[in-house]
Amino acid sequence: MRLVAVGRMKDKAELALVERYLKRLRPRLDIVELADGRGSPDEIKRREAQAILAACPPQAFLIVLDEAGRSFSSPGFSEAMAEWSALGRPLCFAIGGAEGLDAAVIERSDAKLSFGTLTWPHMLVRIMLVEQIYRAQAIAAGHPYHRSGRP
Ligand SMILES: C[S@@+](CC[C@H](N)C(=O)[O-])C[C@H]1O[C@@H](n2cnc3c(N)ncnc32)[C@H](O)[C@@H]1O
Repeated sequence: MRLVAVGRMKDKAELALVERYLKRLRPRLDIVELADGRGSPDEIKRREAQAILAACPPQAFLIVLDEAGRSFSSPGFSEAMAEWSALGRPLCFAIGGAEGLDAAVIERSDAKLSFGTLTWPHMLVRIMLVEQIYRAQAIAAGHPYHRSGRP
C-alpha cells in the first residue's frame, strides 16, 4: 500500500505519531511525500496533481482523502479496505496540500474517503489516516486495539 501526500512532515511530534502506527501496519504502508507546488492556487493544484498521479502506480486503486467523500465507521472502513484489497490492485491513498486536490485527481480516484465535513490540516489527516488504517487492520484481525463500546 502506498500513501502519496503533499508536503514534507518535519515536526517531530507529528512524525512520532505517524511512526507509532506505521511500524505496526501489515501490509506496510509506504509514504511518498511530494514537495508543495508553486505558483497561483490553480498552478499549485495542477502541478501537485501531476506529481500525485505520477506517484501512484497506473493500475492502483486510488483512494483520495476528500472532505466531500464518503464517511465510514471504523468497522465499515475495515470492511471497505478488505473489499478494495480483494480487487488485487495496489491500494494508493492521496492527501492534498494547502490548496486541496485538483479535479484531475478526484476524477481519477476509485474511492473518496472523508473524515467529516470539517477541513483538517493535511498533516493531521496523514496522522489520522495511518491510525485508521491500523485500526482497520486490528478490527479485521480481531485485535483488542479497537473496542466497540457503543450499545
Ligand atoms: C488543508 S486541506 C485542503 C483544503 C482545501 N482548501 C480544500 O478545499 O480541499 C488539505 C488536504 O487534507 C485532506 N482533508 C482535509 N480535510 C479533510 C476531511 N475532512 N476529510 C478528508 N480529507 C481531508 C484533503 O486531502 C485535502 O486536500
